Amino acid sequence: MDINKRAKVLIQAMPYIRKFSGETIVVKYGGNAMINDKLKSAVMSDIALMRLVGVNVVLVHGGGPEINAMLKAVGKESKFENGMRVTDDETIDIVQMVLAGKVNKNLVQLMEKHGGKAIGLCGLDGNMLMAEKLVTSADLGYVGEIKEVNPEPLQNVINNGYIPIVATVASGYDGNVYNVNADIAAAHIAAKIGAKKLILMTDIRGLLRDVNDEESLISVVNVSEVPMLKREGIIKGGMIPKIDCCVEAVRSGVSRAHIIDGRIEHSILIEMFSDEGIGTMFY
Ligand SMILES: Nc1ncnc2c1ncn2[C@@H]1O[C@H](COP(=O)(O)OP(=O)(O)O)[C@@H](O)[C@H]1O
Ligand SMILES: CC(=O)N[C@@H](CCC(=O)OP(=O)(O)O)C(=O)O
Repeated sequence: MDINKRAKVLIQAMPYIRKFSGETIVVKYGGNAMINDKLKSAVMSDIALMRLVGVNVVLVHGGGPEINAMLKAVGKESKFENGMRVTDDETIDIVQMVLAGKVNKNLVQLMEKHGGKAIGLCGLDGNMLMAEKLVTSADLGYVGEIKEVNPEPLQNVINNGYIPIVATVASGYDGNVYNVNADIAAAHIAAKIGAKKLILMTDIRGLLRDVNDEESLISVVNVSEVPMLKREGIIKGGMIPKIDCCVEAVRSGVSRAHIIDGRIEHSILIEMFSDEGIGTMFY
């Protein structure tokens, strides 16, 4: 890139830095977007940069594929109902070990490597995520429905200059540990802490009019259009909970929710600090 273009990129970022500095942004990093170490490093480095320019980031992570791999290693099959993992008592132990142990601590270490100061937490720490058993037509075992978010641990960590990295196992009022979908947890956290934006990073460009055509991206959605998009059959499968999370976050006061492509290096920076935007934005 020539020197003028480089300067333009920085100048273009200025109004966005001014707008978001001092604000809180919740980023959900999905397991399918953690496809390789180079990408993971790029995401951690982007978040470290955001913190440096004064944006308070809460990073909520998934890890579905890592849980599947560990279940397979111990000879257990992964089962899902409507996108939720059927979580029996052996599985909840593995979910806790993989999310709050392996994935969370690896991301913390990687963030530190990129100069960001990070503290790893899960929903059990300081009773941050309180849940009840999710009741659906199928019995999903230890899958929780979040009833309460206690933002104090996050605020303490942020106020002390750290980036909180959150694994989404929750504490049950009944004393059990519950498994919570990471998109849903991120939306609840964003609403509770008054985040300016919720960014869901996944492994597709965004909401597509035709799921098999990456060129059919819908860039902007007013949340009132969502019921119609569902009736038309455009929103389906794994997209349904993601879109519901975006709608819920926006309706709870988060100004913008975005679904962006975690396969593109530095997609968060493009979304946050350029005129271009990327993925699908809900308002
Ligand atoms: N209209 C649509 N546009 C984009 N993706 C869609 C659409 N309908 C269904 N999907 C599916 O939703 C998936 C994303 O959800 P999911 O796999 O649960 O993501 P993650 O693991 O990142 O949480 C896409 O990979 C795609 O297969
Ligand atoms: C209840 C439920 O399904 N929980 C998820 C939690 C992890 C997650 O959401 O990870 P991704 O974002 O990578 O899909 C699971 O067990 O896979």
